[in-house]
Amino acid sequence: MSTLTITRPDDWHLHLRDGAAMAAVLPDTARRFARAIVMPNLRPPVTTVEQARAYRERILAALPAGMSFEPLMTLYLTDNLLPGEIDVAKASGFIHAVKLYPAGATTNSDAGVTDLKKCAATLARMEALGLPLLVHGEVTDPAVDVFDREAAFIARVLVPVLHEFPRLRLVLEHITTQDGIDFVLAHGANVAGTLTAHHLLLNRNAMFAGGIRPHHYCLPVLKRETHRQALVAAAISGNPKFFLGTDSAPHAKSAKEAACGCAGCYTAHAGIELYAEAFEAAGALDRLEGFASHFGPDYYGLSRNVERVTLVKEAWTVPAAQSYPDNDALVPLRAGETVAWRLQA
Ligand SMILES: NC(=O)N[C@@H](CC(=O)O)C(=O)O
Ligand SMILES: [Zn+2]
Ligand SMILES: [Zn+2]
Repeated sequence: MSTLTITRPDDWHLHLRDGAAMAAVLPDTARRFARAIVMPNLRPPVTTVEQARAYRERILAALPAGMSFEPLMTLYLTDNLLPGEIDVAKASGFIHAVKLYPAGATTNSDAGVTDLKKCAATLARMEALGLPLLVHGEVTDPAVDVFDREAAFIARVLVPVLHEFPRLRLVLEHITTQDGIDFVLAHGANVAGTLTAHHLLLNRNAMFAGGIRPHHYCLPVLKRETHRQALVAAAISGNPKFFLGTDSAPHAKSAKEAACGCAGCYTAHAGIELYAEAFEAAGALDRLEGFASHFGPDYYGLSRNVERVTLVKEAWTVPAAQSYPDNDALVPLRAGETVAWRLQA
């Protein structure tokens, strides 16, 4: 039986939600990852350092006894986030980035930015202090085809922003296209990108396999096979500009299996195992450790984890559903099917 031992990984893009939902999903992440960048798209969003401090404390309080996990907090960028809050955030020591959601682009993004020009003074402060901007990179213009929204956002927003703020630290989150990869490669070491396991493993056919598959619907939406191959090539390239961010995004089963279903795939239950599958399929298991455990902390200026974890090549069946609050359920990616690698206890 083959095994793979690597430095304990971190997740650089994670949705933990809040309250009972958070308590339901947090152990899946904490079992695998030492740290995670926690997304601020709660209702209401986490827009102040004080709100982030309270959210961080709720996460730590929800952690089961005996588990260690460090939540790395983020602030939600709005048109009204003042430059002074960036100074407070940087000084806090627990806020590691600011998240840009174009208003209306994705789940809980209503309070997001309507026009990035309104944030110029705040972005200037982030550039000066080296606090990264994490980006959901999709235009919301309904005239743009849903499959072209990442490329359009890069051209319309990101390239101009980096022209104005060339040293801004910027992470294009959950890259789904060759255009996204090219954008990261075309800029300096201040620009990086995260890749999800589901975008490495699935192309858009997975949303329509034998019928409509709401559990494969996320944003940015899955793209065609040529784009998936570009993401895999970047992930296994050994280029430290690309690192792991699951974008595990839990939604209740009833909210996914609906006439207007929510966007988001839940992957924390197999958060490192799914990446092992993708890297193995590409013949590059030896590149997993850099991607999952080294390049993220290096980018964020944090130390690499010391502890190690072992993955075993042994298939296991993902449960059909996990428990979720309000007598609902959570349907994880691969529900009822197998994952080829498992984490050694
Ligand atoms: N990825 C998703 O499809 N959904 C995320 C939001 C996001 O990361 O865009 C969520 O919060 O549910
Ligand atoms: Zn997003
Ligand atoms: Zn996300």
